[in-house]
Amino acid sequence: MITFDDVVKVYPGGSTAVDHVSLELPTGKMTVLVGPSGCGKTTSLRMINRMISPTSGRVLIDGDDIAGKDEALLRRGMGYVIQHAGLFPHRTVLDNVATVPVLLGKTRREARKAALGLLERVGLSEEFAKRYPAQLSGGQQQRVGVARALAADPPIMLMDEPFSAVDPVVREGLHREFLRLQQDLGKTIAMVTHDIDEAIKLGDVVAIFRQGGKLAQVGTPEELLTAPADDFVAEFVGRDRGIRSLSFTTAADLPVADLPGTLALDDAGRPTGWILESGRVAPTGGTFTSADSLRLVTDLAISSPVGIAVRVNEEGKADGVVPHHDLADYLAARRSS
Ligand SMILES: Nc1ncnc2c1ncn2[C@@H]1O[C@H](COP(=O)(O)OP(=O)(O)OP(=O)(O)O)[C@@H](O)[C@H]1O
Repeated sequence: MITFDDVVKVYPGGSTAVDHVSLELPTGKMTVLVGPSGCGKTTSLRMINRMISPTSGRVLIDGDDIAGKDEALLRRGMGYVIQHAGLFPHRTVLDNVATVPVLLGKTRREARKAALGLLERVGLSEEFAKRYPAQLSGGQQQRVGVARALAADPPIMLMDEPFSAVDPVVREGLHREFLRLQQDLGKTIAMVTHDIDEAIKLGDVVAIFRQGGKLAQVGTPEELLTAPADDFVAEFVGRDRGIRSLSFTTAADLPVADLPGTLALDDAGRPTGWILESGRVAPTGGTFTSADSLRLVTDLAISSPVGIAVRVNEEGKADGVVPHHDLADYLAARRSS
C-alpha cells in the first residue's frame, strides 16, 4: 500500500500544489488521481518516486517512509509511464523495452526474449520490435511505453496521462487491453488523468482533486457517482451519473416476469422478435444475461419496441422479461434501501 500522510508541497515562489493530502493507494489495485488542470496530480504522483519531495508530511510504502530510502533502489520497484511514452528515439522498440532489464543484470539475450513477450502482451507483434519509435503510431508508442515500464516487473506502476496523446478510438482499445493486463498482473498502480470518464472506467479507487491541491473525495467509481460529497464532485463526475452508476451493478438480483405470448421464439427458445398488434414482428434489439449490467437492461427496456427487456440464459434461450415499469420500481427501491 502507498500512503500519503498529511502531505503538503509548496513550490519555491509560494504556490501550494498539494495541500494536506492523506490518501491510501491499495496494493494490487489501480488508483486514479483526477481533477482539473493545476490541482496537484502530477506533483503528488512524483512524490511517490521522489522526483519531488514533500514540504511536510510523509509518503509511505507498506508503512515505510520513502524519505529514508535509496532513490535508485526505490525507483527500481516502480515502472513509470508518461504521456507521449517518452521512448529513446535512437533505440529500436525491442531495445527500448530491454534496456532496463539489462541494466538490472539480465543478459542481453534474456532481456530481449522477455521484451518480445512483453510487446506481445501489450498487443505488438514481432514485426514492430525492429522499428524505431518514430516509425510507430501514437497508440503503438504508448503500448511500448507500458511494455517498457513493465520490463523490470515492478510491483508499482506510476502513470502520468498515459493514454491522453491518442485519439478516442485508439484510447478505448488501449483501455481494454490495459484492464485485461492489469487483471493478470495485479500491479499497484497510481495513474494521473484529467479525464473523469477514463478515471471511472479504469480506477478501482478514484481520488478527485480540486483547485489548490486539496482532495475533494476518494472512493470507488460507484461511490463517486452515487454519493458525490459536494457540488464540485457532482459537477465533475458529470451529468448522467445516475445512468452511469448502473454500469457497476449486474442484473443478477433483478426479478424477471414470465415470457409473454407476444415474444416470438425459434425452436430452441431463442427470442426472434416481438409480435406487434399489427401482426408485424419487430426485432428485440438485444437481450441481456444476469451477468450484464443494469445499465444495459435499462437501455434495452427503453429502446425495446414494446418497452420490455428480454433475459436469456447461457444458451441464448429466453428465460424471463423485465418491463420498463418493473425496472423503474426496482431501481427506485434499490435507491431507498
Ligand atoms: N516546478 C514548479 N515550480 C513552481 N510551481 C509549480 C511547479 N510545478 C508545478 N507547479 C504548480 O503547482 C500546481 C500543481 O501542478 P501539477 O503539475 O501537480 O498539477 P496537475 O494537476 O498535474 O496539472 P495538469 O493536469 O495541468 O498537468 C500548479 O499550480 C503548477 O503551476
